[in-house]
Amino acid sequence: MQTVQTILEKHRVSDSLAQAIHCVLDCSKEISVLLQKGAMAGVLGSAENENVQGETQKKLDVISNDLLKERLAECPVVAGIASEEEDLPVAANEDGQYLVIYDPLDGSSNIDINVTVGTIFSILPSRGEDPSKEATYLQNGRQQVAAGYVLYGPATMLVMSTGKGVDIFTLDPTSNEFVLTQEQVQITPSTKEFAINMSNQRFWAEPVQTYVSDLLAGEEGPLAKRYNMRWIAAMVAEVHRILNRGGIFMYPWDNREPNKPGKLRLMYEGNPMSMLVEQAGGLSVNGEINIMDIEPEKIHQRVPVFLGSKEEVEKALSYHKA
Ligand SMILES: O=P(O)(O)OC[C@H]1O[C@](O)(COP(=O)(O)O)[C@@H](O)[C@@H]1O
Ligand SMILES: [Mg+2]
Ligand SMILES: [Mg+2]
Repeated sequence: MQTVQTILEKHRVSDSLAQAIHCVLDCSKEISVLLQKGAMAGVLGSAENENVQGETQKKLDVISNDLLKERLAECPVVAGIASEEEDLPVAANEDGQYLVIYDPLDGSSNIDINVTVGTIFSILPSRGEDPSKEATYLQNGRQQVAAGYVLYGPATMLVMSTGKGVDIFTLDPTSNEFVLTQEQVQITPSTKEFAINMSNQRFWAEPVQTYVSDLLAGEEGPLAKRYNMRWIAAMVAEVHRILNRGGIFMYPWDNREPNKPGKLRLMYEGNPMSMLVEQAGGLSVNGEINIMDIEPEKIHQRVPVFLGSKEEVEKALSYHKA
C-alpha cells in the first residue's frame, strides 16, 4: 500500500513541503466527514453572508474556509494563506516557508443536492515577504511547488502534483489514509467530449460561439466528429473526468458582467488546475496564453479557462487566434 507520504518521499519532496500538504489533507478529511453527515451535521443550506466576490456563501463554504484557516494558521511551515472566501490574505507563522492558497469548497451549488464538490489548493514559496500583503501572493502559476484537489464524491479522492507528474489517491475510510490508486496519470491528447455551461451561449464572444457551434455540428461539421457534452457545475469534477478519460472544459469570458474576465479565479482555481493538467500532459489556456504564465495583479483576479486534452485545447485556441 502506497500512501501520500510514500509518494512524497519517492519524489524527494522536502519535509517542510510535505508537512504543508499534510496540514491541508487533514482538513480535507474533516470536510469529507461533514459532507457525509450532511443535514445531520446541520451544514447544508446558505449562510447569511456574501463573499468578497458578491456571491452568497453556502454554510459549508464558510465552515470549510474557517477550518482550513484555523488549522493552517497552526501549521508551522505555513507563512500565510489566501482563500476565495476571505477578503484579504491572512498571515500565519513567522518562520513559515509556504503560502497556501485555496478554494475551500468548489462547486458550492452542488452541496445541497449531494453531488460532487471539492477543495482546491495551491502552494507557493513565501520568499520571506510579508504574508499579510496581497503582493506577496501575486506569483504566477509556474512558481507553484504543489497543487491539487480533494474530490468529495462517491469516494473521497486526492489528486496532487509536486511538479513530478500527477498521482491520484483514494481515502480509505477504514484507515483514514489516502492510498495511491492511480500513478502518473496522463490526459489523452484527443477527445470527443466537451464541457461548457451552454445556458450562457448568447453571452459568449465570437470565437467561442463559432467553436462550440462547430462542436455541435458533429460528423457533418468542419471538425468531422460527433461530440458528447457533460456539465457537472463543479470544476473539480470536470477536471477529474478529463484526467481520467480526456475532454475539454471551458469557462470563457462572457458579457453578463463584461468587465470581469470570466467566472473562475486565477489563483484559487485556474493556476492549481492548470498545474495538474500540464503535469498530466494536457494544456490550459485563457484563450491567448498558458494560464500559468499570467502575471497576477490581484489575489481575487478572474480568468477565462480552456483546459484539457492537448489537441482539443489547441483547436479551441486556433479559433481565438483566427
Ligand atoms: O454556475 P455555473 O455557470 O454552472 O458555474 C459552475 C462553475 O462555478 C464553480 O462552481 C465556481 O466555483 P465555486 O463553487 O468555488 O464558487 C466551478 O466549480 C464551476 O465550474
Ligand atoms: Mg471554485
Ligand atoms: Mg468555492
